[in-house]
Amino acid sequence: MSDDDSEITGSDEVEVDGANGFSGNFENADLGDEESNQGLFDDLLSGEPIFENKEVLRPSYTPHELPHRSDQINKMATILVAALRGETPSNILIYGKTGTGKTASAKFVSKELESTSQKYSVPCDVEYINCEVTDTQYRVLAQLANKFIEKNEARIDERIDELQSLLDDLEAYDRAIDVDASSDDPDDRTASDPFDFVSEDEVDGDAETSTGTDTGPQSGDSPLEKGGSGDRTDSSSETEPAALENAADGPGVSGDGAADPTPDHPLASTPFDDRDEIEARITELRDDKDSFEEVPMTGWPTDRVYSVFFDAVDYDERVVVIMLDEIDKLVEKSGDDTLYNLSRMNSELENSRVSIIGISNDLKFTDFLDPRVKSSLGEEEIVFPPYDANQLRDILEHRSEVAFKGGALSGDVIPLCAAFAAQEHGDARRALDLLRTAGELAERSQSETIVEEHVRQAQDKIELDRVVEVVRTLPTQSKLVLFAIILLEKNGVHSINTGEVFNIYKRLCEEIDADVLTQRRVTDLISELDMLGIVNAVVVSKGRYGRTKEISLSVPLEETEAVLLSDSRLSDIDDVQPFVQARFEN
Ligand SMILES: Nc1ncnc2c1ncn2[C@@H]1O[C@H](COP(=O)(O)OP(=O)(O)OP(=O)(O)O)[C@@H](O)[C@H]1O
Repeated sequence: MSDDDSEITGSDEVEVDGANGFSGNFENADLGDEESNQGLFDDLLSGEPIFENKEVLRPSYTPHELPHRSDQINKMATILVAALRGETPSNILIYGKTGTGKTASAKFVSKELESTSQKYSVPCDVEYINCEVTDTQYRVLAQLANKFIEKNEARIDERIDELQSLLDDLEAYDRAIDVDASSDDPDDRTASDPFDFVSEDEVDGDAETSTGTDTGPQSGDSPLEKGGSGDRTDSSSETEPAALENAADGPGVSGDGAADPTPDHPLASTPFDDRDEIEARITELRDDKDSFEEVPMTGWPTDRVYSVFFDAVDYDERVVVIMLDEIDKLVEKSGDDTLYNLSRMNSELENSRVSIIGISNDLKFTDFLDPRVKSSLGEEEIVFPPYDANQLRDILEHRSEVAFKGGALSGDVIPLCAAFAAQEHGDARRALDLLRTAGELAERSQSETIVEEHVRQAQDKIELDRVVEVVRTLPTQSKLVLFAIILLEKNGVHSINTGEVFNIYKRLCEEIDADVLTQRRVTDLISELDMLGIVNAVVVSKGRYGRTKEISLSVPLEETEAVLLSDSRLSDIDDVQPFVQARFEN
């Protein structure tokens, strides 16, 4: 126990029995509720938590700082600044292996871009799409169309609000004139008169100055605001409002009664001449809003979706940046039509301009693109290299300052996490996962600090989770092949060959009524399992009997079997023992 702790527990004012204030508080809290609470969570709660803020270690957290990515971030900013000048930025392709900070950096830059565009009132919108989820042309266009319709509707609402308040200003202004015109007799003024504060002399004086000594009113001030301020009693004020200057004969209205807005008139710096024009514009905006039609997630012809998207983007003058994350998945699933359509849009848009940022793990995906799309999309390329162990250490140190309580990390934890993740192609996501999982394991074992052993356990756990996930998502045929290999291993068969796997596989298929693939196809599936790291298949020479594959399991048997049996189709296979006999029945 530290000196600090003994000070707390030793205090007369804190009546706690536990080793520290916390456990004491929990015990006290129990007393009042003993019957209904059996203390299931109390032990867990009483451990000193290791984390200060675990959320900052999760992938969903967007860091404010991205160490070792300033070159890439600056390059992106240099290209995208064109959008803030109202020009079309070049399209950008971002490459790099998984976990190298591509998405985090691109999102960081786009956030900055949008906030700067607001600061300088330059219309610029950034839209992010994850093509792993949204992986067809229809869905990409529909999602973009609906997002822009939403943005257009919000802007229309904003404009209608502005126009409504302009109408209000106009009404107030007109009312002020009426009141003023009818108050030639100063005794007629009422307490609510907006010009109540103006003395008789002032009005007279203003009437005199209205003949041409305009002292330069401040634009944007409405007559009512001035009336309400109550502090403008100095008749010699240099900034006397035009409304007052003209008060004697009716501001904004010349001698012959025609509209003659002074700079202070609410419509002075607007494109509108009168109330009718504003109302017509409001009606027009409402009609536009009613005409927008949200795109359903299926069912329309793609060209209709494209045209709704096109119109939605072109509704306003603006630069639009479309960020397509995992763009290779889109091309893999549905070809390059989407990219072709997006990259030729600029030649047809009248009001807006579109620029594309594509993000990919796969350096080769552009080989599958139409040459025109390839050259348009790859106008600028930015590469995100893998992090080395030192860089990962920096990244982890930055995050751990916020994530953990002081003293929760022993000195070798961050270097070890960084070293493990650096072995795996310099993946910052993996490094952060390791650190978080190590923290969780330490917390679960009620340890006060995270030590090297927790990192090693975390590494095993993450690896097992990965295997479980890969096996769970295998197609049924691959699961059957894998199950056959597991059954053979379980029954002590070593040096399993393809023929043995095929025989068991065939029986399993019959048992669950699945199609039986050819042996050649099953050999391909074994190679795929090998590439996924689930089995190890080595080709061995059998002398004059030719060559054969020797297959063994590379993942923990029991866990993998459990995952396979959690598939409802495979769980129908109840008695696995007889299948192994099939090995001997060729
Ligand atoms: N330089 C960095 N500083 C801090 N955190 C980082 C840095 N680079 C990456 N990260 C973090 O690592 C995780 C993975 O980053 P990100 O999603 O940007 O990778 P990615 O390159 O887009 O990977 P993928 O291709 O798999 O989507 C995120 O939690 C991110 O916050």
